[in-house]
Amino acid sequence: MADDLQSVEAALETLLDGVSPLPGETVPCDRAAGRVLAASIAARLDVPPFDNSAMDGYALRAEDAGRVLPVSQRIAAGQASAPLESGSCARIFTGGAIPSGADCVVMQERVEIRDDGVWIPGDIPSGDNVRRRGRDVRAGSELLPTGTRLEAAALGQLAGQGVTEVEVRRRPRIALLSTGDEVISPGEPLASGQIYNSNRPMLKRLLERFGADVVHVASVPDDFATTCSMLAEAAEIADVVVTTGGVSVGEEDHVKRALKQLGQLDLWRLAMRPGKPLALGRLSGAHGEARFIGLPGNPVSGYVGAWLFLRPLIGELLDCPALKQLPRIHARSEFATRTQARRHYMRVALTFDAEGPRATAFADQNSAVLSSCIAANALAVVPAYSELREGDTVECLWLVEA
Ligand SMILES: Nc1nc2c(c(=O)[nH]1)N[C@H]1C(S)=C(S)[C@@H](COP(=O)(O)OP(=O)(O)OC[C@H]3O[C@@H](n4cnc5c(N)ncnc54)[C@H](O)[C@@H]3O)O[C@H]1N2
Ligand code: MOO
Repeated sequence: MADDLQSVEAALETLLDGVSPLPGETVPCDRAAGRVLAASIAARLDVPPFDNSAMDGYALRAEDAGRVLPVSQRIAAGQASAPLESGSCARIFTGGAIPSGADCVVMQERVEIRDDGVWIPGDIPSGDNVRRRGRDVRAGSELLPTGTRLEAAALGQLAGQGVTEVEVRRRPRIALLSTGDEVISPGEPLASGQIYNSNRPMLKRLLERFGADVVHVASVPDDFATTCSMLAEAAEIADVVVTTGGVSVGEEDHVKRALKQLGQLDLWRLAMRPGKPLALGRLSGAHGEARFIGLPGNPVSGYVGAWLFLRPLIGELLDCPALKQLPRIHARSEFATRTQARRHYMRVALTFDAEGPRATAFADQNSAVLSSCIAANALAVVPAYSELREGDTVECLWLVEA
């Protein structure tokens, strides 16, 4: 690799090597949104639990169709039904229990009410408009596999089983440290040479979207001894320690030296743009080892680094397949570019029309220009030492949380 830069693949392998899923914990279902199942869940009920009507209408035996049938009972949703008297039909409503003996439902728009009953058309097949017991879920089958992120439909399925609590992975605990004497917090007055900390809220939000918990944030001054003590403190409480800034080559970049003193630096400097000085390592903490990711200070480098490295790391800790890899999409490039030694992860807006996906790049791809991330919903991956022309196909990583 040119200039001793490491590949993104090697960095991912190093980062994920030896990472095991966090333990499970039991939480109430109404607080489980976004959490990841730590064990698969077997269905304990058939859903629906009984044969029921898909329509408002009349339940009957299909063989009785094509004549006038007296109405022998009325079944609203939520009521128990009696066996259907022979040669009769039952008034029934959507969700009502099909009476035993009946095998089909005719919708009310198709019948005629007569003095002596209801005229039913002759072409009603057996099974019509009946939602069979267990059609959605069979008791004993796997309802949700381990590693499922509990989003809307999965939460609905759990409730459909009458389940009130689930075992989910503990959320990864993240410490987020911002280095740099020039970086101050919103609310403080901005002196000459200072900038506001945009990385912190940006990364906090991304980490939360990936399913982690940011348990500690701190600002680290450009001083070696303080960097060491603050990293040590973070490693005591976090599974993953993330820093921003201070990983390049300047005299004020203390993070790598502190990491070497407190743990180990596994890998540094990647053949990617943005994010070249990214550093990976480990720190020893109270509960064993904390993983360390040193993101470069430039906001776009942090943003891209979070999608490429923090998301899969959190995916491993949560053992959630959907988080481990970003979906890949081939798109028509609406731009032209050329790369040198570093693979370029360009911020693009993916749009979809009849011709297929198109990738439009933000004009300024500098790693300090966070505006490029606002409208970007994907990263176009332009290989090192390559030329991309408008109209070429480019591989894009879709920026979805899971
Ligand atoms: N001589 C060299 N200089 C630099 C190299 C190099 O290879 N040789 N690499 C450049 C690249 S590429 C990057 S990326 C940056 C990354 O440097 P650091 O990780 O050490 O980051 P800092 O120098 O601390 O900060 C870079 C930049 O980002 C601003 N920053 C920092 N933290 C925040 C924050 N929380 N919110 C908003 N902005 C932040 C900081 O003020 C700097 O402007 O190094 C290049 N230099
Ligand atoms: O890696 Mo730096 O992020 O190119 O600016």
